[in-house]
Amino acid sequence: MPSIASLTAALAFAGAVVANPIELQKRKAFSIHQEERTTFAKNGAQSRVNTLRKFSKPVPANILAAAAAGPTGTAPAVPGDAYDSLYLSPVTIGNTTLQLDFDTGSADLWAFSSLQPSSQLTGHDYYKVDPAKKVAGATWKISYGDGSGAAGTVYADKVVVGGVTATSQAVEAATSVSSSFASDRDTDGLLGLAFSSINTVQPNQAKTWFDTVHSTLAAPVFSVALKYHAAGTYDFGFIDSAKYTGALTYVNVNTANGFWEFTSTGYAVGTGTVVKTSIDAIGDTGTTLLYLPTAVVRAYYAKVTGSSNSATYGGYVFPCTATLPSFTAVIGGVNQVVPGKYINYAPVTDGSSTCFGGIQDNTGIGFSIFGDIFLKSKYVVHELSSTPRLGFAQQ
Ligand SMILES: O=C(c1ccc(-c2ccco2)nc1O)N(Cc1ccccn1)C1CC1
Repeated sequence: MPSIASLTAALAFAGAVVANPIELQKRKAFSIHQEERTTFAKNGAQSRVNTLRKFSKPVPANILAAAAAGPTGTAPAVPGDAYDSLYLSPVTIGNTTLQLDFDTGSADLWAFSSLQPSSQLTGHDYYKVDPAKKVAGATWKISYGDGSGAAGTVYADKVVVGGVTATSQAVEAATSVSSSFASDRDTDGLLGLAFSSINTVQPNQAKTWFDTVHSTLAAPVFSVALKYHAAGTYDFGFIDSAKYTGALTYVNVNTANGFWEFTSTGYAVGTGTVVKTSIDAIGDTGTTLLYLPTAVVRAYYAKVTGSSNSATYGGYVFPCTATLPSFTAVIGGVNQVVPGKYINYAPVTDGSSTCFGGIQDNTGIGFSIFGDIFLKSKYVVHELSSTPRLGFAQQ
C-alpha cells in the first residue's frame, strides 16, 4: 500500500483532480475433470430443496420460495488501509482466491497473473493462467483517471463472488500493471461493476461478472454498503433491509457513458439552505473521494476554518483538528447527508497535523464522482431494470 506521502506527491504532480489517488489506486493417481455446462450462478436454496426431496422430507415454503427466486450472495468489503482509500473483496477465480477492488466506475475484471514478471507478484495472490482456457486473440488495456492502468490477455474461467458462480467468465489476466498497482501489495486486481459497454477487451468486448450472472439472480440488483473504517458488504441479487434505516429512494440512471450516472439537483453545506443546481455525477466505489464542481467545493471549504487549496498537496487541506460541516446532496428529491467526520480523508503524510479533504474539485474529469467518501454513509442499490436506477438509503 503506497504511503500517503507518495500519493500526495503524485497528487501534487497531477495538479488537478485525480480519481482515487490510493486505489492506484482503484488482485497422483488421476482425476476426472468435470466440466459444468451452465455459465451462470449456483442456487443454494435449490440445493437444499433437492436434498430434502432426496430424503422425502417436506420442503418449507420459504426455502421453496427462495429456490424459485434464484441465487443471491454477499461478499465483504474490507478497507485496504486505515483511511478507507479502497475496499477489498475475496473472489475465487479458478482455484485461487484473490482480493479484488470492486469498482462501480469500470467494467473490466482483471487480476495479477502468472503472465507477469515474478518480481511484480511478491505478496500477491494471482491468477495462474490455464492455456486451455485462453480466449484466442483477445487483449485488454485500461487506463484510470488517476493515471494508473494495466493490460494483458483474456481467459474464460470460473469466478465465484459471495457464493454466486459464473462458470465461464472473462478473466483479464495482467501481463503488465502500472507502478502504483505494482507497489500496492494488497490489491490483486479489480472487478468492474459498471456497464459492459465500457469493457476494454478487444476485438470482442467482454461482459462484467454481474452482467454474466444478473439474469439468474433472485433480482437483477446489487447493493453496496461500504463503511467508515470498518468492513461492509456487497449484496448480489437482493436488497437487505436490515442494512439501512428509513426508505430507499431512487433516481434514474443514464447509461450512455457506461457509468451509474445520475443528476443531483442541489446541495447544502452543514445546516445551510439547499442550493438548487444540477450536478451530473456518477457513483464509483473504485474512487476514494467525492469530486464536485468548483463552486460547490469552494462553498464547502468556505465553512472550514484554516482550509486552503494547496498546490503542494494537490487539493484542499485543513487542520486535522477542524470540525467539518456535513455535506448534503439532493438525489431523487431527497437530502442525502454525509457526516462532517467522513469528509476528513487522511493526514497528508503519516503523522501530519494537516489533513486532506474528502471533498475535492472535479475539474478535468467532466462530471462529478460520488466515491467512497459519499458512499460509506449510504446503502446503495444498483438496479439493472429496463430503466436502470440507483436507490439510496442512510446506513
Ligand atoms: O478512474 C476512472 C476510470 C474508470 C474506468 C475507465 C475506463 C476506461 C475504459 C474503460 O473504463 N476510465 C477511468 O478513468 N474513473 C474515475 C476518474 C477520475 C478522474 C478522472 C477520470 N476518471 C472513471 C469512473 C469515472
